Amino acid sequence: MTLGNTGENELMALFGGTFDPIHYGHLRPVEQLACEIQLEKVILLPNNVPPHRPQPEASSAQRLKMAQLAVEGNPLFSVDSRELQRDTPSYTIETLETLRKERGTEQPLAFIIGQDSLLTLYKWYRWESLLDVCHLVVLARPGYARELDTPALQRWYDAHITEDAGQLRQRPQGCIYQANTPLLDISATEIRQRRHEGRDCSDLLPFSVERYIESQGLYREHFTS
Ligand SMILES: Nc1ncnc2c1ncn2[C@@H]1O[C@H](COP(=O)(O)OP(=O)(O)OP(=O)(O)O)[C@@H](O)[C@H]1O
Ligand SMILES: O=C(O)c1ccc[n+]([C@@H]2O[C@H](COP(=O)([O-])O)[C@@H](O)[C@H]2O)c1
Repeated sequence: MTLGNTGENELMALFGGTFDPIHYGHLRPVEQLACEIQLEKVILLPNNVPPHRPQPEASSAQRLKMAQLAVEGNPLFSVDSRELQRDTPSYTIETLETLRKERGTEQPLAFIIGQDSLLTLYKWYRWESLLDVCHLVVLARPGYARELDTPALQRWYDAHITEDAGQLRQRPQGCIYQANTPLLDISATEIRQRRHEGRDCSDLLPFSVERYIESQGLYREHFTS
């Protein structure tokens, strides 16, 4: 599917992830963020070949489907499958540069990440160019410090951080905003692990996603003898 329509100076927010699987730790903080900074649309961007991590258990098509099921009937979200069309690592800067070209120089763009992603951002491909094409909005995540322990990242962060959410609309790119969203201690790792142990995880993700996982036999129980 393709991007929804956003008005010319409307803030376009994208939330990239491996989503193996998508869960409430993704959805709930972003819903709260939408209230906090008045977002009308958030575009989920499942990656194809996630950089810097073990490859997912579910296929790209299955992760896309789970993202679609998770937000079905929820007008806040749409899903963009553009990264699934490339077999090379899904580098965010490349995706955002393409979007910037499509949307022109004036459209405010924001890429949403969790605090854990911020802490390792200095490892991303051409990370220092990210703010040339978008804002970064950071969701708090339990277990991940607010302090950045890499001097280059800290300097870059200090030069771009704003507490004024209005900046995300007044400028097309270039700001970092730390959201005041609730902490949800949920990870896809925990869901996969619970499933491997034959444990219930219905409290961690939408029923439609859980049902799909069952129907596809994903994250199967690991039997030990
Ligand atoms: N509970 C959470 N709270 C805030 N941000 C989150 C949470 N879970 C994931 N994110 C953020 O969502 C984005 C996509 O995350 P991802 O799909 O890798 O999920 P994950 O739960 O971190 O997966 P895994 O456990 O497999 O590493 C990342 O930027 C990550 O920081
Ligand atoms: O561009 C990079 O080098 C890069 C490195 C790590 C992660 N990302 C992107 O960040 C988002 C969250 O990644 P992950 O691994 O936590 O699911 C997702 O859209 C990834 O494609 C991007």
